[in-house]
Amino acid sequence: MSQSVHLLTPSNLAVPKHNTSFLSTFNRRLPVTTTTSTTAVYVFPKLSIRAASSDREPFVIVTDNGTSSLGLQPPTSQPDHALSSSIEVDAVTEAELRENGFRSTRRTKLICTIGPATSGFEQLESLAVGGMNVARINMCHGTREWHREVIQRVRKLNEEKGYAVAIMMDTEGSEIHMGDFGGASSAKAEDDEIWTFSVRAFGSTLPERTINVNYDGFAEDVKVGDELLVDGGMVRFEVVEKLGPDVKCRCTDPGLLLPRANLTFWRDGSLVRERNAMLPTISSKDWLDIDFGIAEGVDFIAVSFVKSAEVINHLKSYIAARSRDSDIAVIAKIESIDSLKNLEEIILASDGAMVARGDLGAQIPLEQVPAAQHRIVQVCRQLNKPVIVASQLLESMIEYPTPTRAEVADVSEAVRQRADALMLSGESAMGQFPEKSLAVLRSVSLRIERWWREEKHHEAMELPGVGSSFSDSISEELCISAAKMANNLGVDALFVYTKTGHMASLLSRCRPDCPIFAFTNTTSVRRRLNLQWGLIPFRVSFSDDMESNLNKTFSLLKARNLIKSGDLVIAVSDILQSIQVMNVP
Ligand SMILES: Nc1ncnc2c1ncn2[C@@H]1O[C@H](COP(=O)(O)OP(=O)(O)O)[C@@H](O)[C@H]1O
Ligand SMILES: C=C(OP(=O)(O)O)C(=O)O
Ligand SMILES: [K+]
Ligand SMILES: [Mg+2]
Repeated sequence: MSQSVHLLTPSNLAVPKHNTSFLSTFNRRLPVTTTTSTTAVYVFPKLSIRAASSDREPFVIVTDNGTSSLGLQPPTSQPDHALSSSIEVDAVTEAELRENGFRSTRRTKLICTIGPATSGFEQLESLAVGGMNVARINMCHGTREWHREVIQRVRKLNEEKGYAVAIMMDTEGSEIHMGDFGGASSAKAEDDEIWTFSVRAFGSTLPERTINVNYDGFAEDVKVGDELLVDGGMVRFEVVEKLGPDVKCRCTDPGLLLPRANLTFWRDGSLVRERNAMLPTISSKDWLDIDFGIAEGVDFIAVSFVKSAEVINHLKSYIAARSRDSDIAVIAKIESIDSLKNLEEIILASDGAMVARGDLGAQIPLEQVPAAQHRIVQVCRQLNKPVIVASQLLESMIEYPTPTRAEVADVSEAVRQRADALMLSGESAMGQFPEKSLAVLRSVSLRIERWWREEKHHEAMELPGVGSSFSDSISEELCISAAKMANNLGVDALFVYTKTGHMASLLSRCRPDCPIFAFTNTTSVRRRLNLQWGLIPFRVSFSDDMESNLNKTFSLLKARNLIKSGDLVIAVSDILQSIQVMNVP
């Protein structure tokens, strides 16, 4: 019934199949719920499902996917290691898996920025139902208290309603930006008006037509005649006079000024980067926000305006020293000229990257942004790091209930490039149609993914070795082969059993035609895998006996109608470095 390839290397030869201390400890400590010759499924209060089979070893499976009517939490009286036979399921993906068959599940992951339009519990729940995989909080706006409440609501949603939404904290960074407007939510700058940009502290009441600038060196760095761009050109000014801390500017392109909008200044057609280029990537306020993120246990920290790999390495060692599990992934935002210059080393150092097109488009000519996006997406895939395409994907939906055709084409292009994730910013943070925006991302992703899959438009990408050891190379070759076999044989799903998530990401990197069921044994790894293309993450405590793992996974998934007898599956594992091909019994 099952055909398999096992690669026997010194490392796996050293682990006897049925006699590891891991397995025996596991056997001794984990109680198995009542067993008969068939899989038994019990529904517990608090929406919990437990399943047990007749096989010898106990088995734990906890998934990220499912319906809210079924199984979430293990009974609270059970110690953590006794999760042995429970199955946790996230409402949305299970519904998607059942409705469309799991071959058609969405491969592209979706991120929503949470702002005033979406911070309530019910609004967050609507986004979770709509397919939000990651909630992003932007520390540029709002107070820590405000963000803490959002984090707590997301956590409550996950715990009580069975979602598995991960949290990404985005740092403010220390580029130049405007301050708030002392209460007003925006201000209109008209043609030819003279506005004052000042580094003075005004308190809460700003004089009329005055803008606070956060960077002390601003008045010294600009010159009369410089062009001042708000948000990459949404509003434009020309510097006409300097008066100590005040810079008088004439509005040349009128428009709406939004609080904390980014400012760049240009001289003779080039971006001016004077002393502000020396500003730290992570400001003292950012460090406090990072401490906050670590304390709140966020899953990802996205670092704004990264210039080099050094700052990423620095942050990663800080996190490792500060947080017990050191399981916060660091995402490098590529949004400056320096980050493009040092792209490969930055991505190598990071756990993922974001194509932050908003600021990137204010630093390089707009027509260069698509090529930069293409390159960043490619480099990330080559180096096996998840990549997010962000900003203005559905900008018009901040105000209108339907996207422009051009926006749909832009989303399609990111999906076609097979980016891991797409991100909403203003559309979900302060727009009028957050749920509709998410629905557009979801339906466009599904449609384009299916179209390219069915028409076999995807070209294979040459994937270089990324690991440093021989064992890493074996894992990479196994995943490349398994994905190729999966495509050639037209299998229904790839299964991967992985402790660190690495093997799952290696499979995701191959962008196979079928979905990837990723079984891992820690919650934090499971949440992280939420960001990666094509992965359906499950939490599971598995043994190193693949035969037994598979049998029990099949039983549990069949009991939930997630797979059925006859489905063709290829299973890969980083325990035995093996590939197995089999039909679900
Ligand atoms: N926590 C928040 N509180 C208030 N407004 C927010 C918050 N987060 C986002 N916003 C609003 O949503 C807009 C878009 O969000 P985002 O793209 O993350 O920020 P930015 O525009 O500063 O790059 C922001 O300009 C701001 O008006
Ligand atoms: C995502 C971005 O960063 P932020 O929204 O924090 O400016 C961007 O600039 O595109
Ligand atoms: K930010
Ligand atoms: Mg930015």
